[in-house]
Amino acid sequence: MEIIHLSAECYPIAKVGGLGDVVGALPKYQTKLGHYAKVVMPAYNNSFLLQNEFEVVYDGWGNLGTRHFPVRIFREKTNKLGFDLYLVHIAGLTDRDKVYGYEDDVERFLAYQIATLDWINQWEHRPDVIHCHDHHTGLVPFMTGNCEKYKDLRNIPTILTIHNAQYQGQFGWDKLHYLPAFDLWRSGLLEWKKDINPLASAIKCAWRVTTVSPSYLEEISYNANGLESLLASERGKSAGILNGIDNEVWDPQKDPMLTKNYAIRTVESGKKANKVALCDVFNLDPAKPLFTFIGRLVGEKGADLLPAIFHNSLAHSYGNINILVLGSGEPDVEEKLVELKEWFPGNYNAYIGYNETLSHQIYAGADFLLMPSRVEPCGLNQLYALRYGTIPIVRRIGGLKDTVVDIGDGGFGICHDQTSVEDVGQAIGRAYDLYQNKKQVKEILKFTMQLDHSWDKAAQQYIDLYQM
Ligand SMILES: Nc1ncnc2c1ncn2[C@@H]1O[C@H](COP(=O)(O)OP(=O)(O)O[C@H]2O[C@H](CO)[C@@H](O)[C@H](O)[C@H]2O)[C@@H](O)[C@H]1O
Repeated sequence: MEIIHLSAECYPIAKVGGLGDVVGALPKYQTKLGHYAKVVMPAYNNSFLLQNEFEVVYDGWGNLGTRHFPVRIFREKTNKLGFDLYLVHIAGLTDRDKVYGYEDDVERFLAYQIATLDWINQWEHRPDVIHCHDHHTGLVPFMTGNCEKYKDLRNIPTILTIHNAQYQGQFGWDKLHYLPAFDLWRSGLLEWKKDINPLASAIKCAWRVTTVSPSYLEEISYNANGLESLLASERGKSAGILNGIDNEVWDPQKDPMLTKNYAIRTVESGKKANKVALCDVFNLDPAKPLFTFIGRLVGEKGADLLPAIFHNSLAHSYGNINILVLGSGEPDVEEKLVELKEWFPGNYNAYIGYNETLSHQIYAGADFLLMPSRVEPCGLNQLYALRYGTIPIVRRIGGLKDTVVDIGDGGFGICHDQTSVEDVGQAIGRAYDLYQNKKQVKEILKFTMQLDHSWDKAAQQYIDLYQM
């Protein structure tokens, strides 16, 4: 099959969070299964375009209403990612330093979607499926199904994968004229709660909708930032497919970012070497258990509670634990996490910002990874932690519920029910007790490191879904 993945992120070209990881891996595994998977994404101002070999495959003009823009599409020539990569360059719109966060994000991502469809529209053949990821590509199913200009694309099946229903990309009707012409009586397909809502539109118009874990599919019927009733009514065409991880990128035996590589057999010495190096950089004591949090510092991840959770645990443990945070997000959370450094020097540290290398080093060097999420459609951090021999401490929600089993139930992680200071504090206490039992910890790590969360299975599940 020929599969076109459309996404705002794709690792290693541009990654803000888990979306990038998924779109950087799934097409590779689909290619390994014998399919022809392509990724078409915006061309940002980043080093990937400059440092790799590209050829121009399309030069044209696109429109956002009366505004014209030049479009140039580049193809990466060497297939170094294991799939075909296309970058859509729109001068003045896609070529920014960051992926998101600009006032004209609506225009930027709409121009990218229109330019991509204009290009596909003039191919001599049709792809077998267009797979859209999140709201930045959410108007594609509407446009292929309804815009006169794209009537030849009407029979191409479209799939929407919802990585996170919290973000929907809504904008006002004053921007309706940006879309290529369609019969106005169809505009209800764009609308949700009085706005044009790209995620809602994709849920209505895509041939199939997927979520990134089975539990999240259940949960969005009652918790989806306003889309609950729509998701419930479109349930018949929806499926929950659990994300995998790219075992080639996330492999403690080969990961070039680690201080020392290790396998299941050498997990104790390997993790110790990584922990010592990490503690050295962050002024922590490697003899004590190291707890960590890696991620976006936003409410859905429970990040607003982290300062209080850390303060309590550090104060109650009388200096017997270490905590290291890596993340960025809401400024007041960042500020409080930085302030804590003054309270607990030698036991606590935080790196505010995005640092891919450091994240790998922390998965390898930490003992426990905290994920007190309020919402977690799948979560990849816990899967990386399991593969690197770090015990996850997670709230029983979404994909966390589907992938982590509590030690009390014969499992390998620590689970708690609520995103609350008390629940997470208790979970840290349980982890501290577990840490004292070296034999049990070693058995757990040997078990988790051999768990198979690779993309092989899920890549095939998507293929099966495209063919249904
Ligand atoms: N400051 C930082 N420095 C370095 N690396 C950092 C970082 N902050 C985060 N990361 C990395 O970003 C990724 C985060 O992935 P997640 O799946 O946990 O979250 P996210 O909420 O972005 O994704 C959404 O999409 C994914 C994919 O479907 C779902 O798993 C998830 O539940 C959903 O919310 C991991 O690779 C993590 O290591």
